[in-house]
Amino acid sequence: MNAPVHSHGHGHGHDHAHDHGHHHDHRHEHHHEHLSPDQAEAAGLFAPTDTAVAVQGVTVSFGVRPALHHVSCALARGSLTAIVGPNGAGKSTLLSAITGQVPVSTGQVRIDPALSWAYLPQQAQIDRSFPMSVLDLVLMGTWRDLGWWRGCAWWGEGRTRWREAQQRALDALDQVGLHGVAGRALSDLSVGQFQRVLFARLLMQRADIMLLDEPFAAVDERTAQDLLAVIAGWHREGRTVVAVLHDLSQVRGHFPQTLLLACERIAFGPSDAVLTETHLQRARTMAQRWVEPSTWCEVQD
Ligand SMILES: Nc1ncnc2c1ncn2[C@@H]1O[C@H](COP(=O)(O)OP(=O)(O)OP(=O)(O)O)[C@@H](O)[C@H]1O
Repeated sequence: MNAPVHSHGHGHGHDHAHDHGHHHDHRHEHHHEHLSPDQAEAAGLFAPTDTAVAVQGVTVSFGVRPALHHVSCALARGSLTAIVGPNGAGKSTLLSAITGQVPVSTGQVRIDPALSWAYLPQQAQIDRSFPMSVLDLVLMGTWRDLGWWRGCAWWGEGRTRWREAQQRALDALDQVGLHGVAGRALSDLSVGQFQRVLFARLLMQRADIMLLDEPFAAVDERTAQDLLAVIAGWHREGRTVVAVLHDLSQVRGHFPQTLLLACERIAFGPSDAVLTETHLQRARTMAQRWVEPSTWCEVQD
């Protein structure tokens, strides 16, 4: 586990480290049951055709205490959503439930099967000692397009495709503001540079849904601003973007919609309506409760 990148839509998570290049079809059919239109309506979700990701009544537990408790939200196609909440609120767990990396104990998740997705894990989860160049890592984002041509890069059609992919990778690095680092080893990059490289790789994947776990943790302000611009570009292109964030000013400034979590869903909707002092205080109170040993989320099964 812990290869340099942990992503690619498709498959049910687990160890993506060994998955790169094995996905010819990026479409994703989740293992959870589909929602019928009636169920979706009953749950107050958007019409299924508008919904890229539907989370309905999802509970995930590690041991006794639920990390997520009966959380529902429908992310419309083309929406740009921040997930915020105190430490341990279940934000990463929600992304893991959406990508199928953790099993849900109640409820269901549905990703529109017509849409592909890509997932960016927290940088802390990624082992950068993997001996690989920046260009190699970015190129991994194209493996599904290259298909078996990548195995015959030195002649005919294979060579043409490989060269095109390399050019696209260099363009992607330019787009994230990195020049002249293609040949560098991953281990030589700063945290901010490495995050730019991971975004370049996401650009290569061209997925319909982008799931980003704390993309700006530990990166410098300049990098965060540049990568926020990349996210805004995805939004303009009509992709569905979900990002776990901690900086509420970034959320207010760049994310129209917010899900505030504290194990339960505290609030979901337009960011200004969600990020009120009342809601934030409620989230903090919930968080204080779960550090006490034998406490539970408020809503019991
Ligand atoms: N694989 C796991 N095994 C056991 N417990 C886990 C696991 N993953 C998460 N947890 C627990 O589930 C709860 C929610 O964790 P999660 O990482 O989803 O929170 P978060 O909101 O992303 O927090 P942070 O802001 O600190 O990253 C925490 O109590 C955490 O300890």
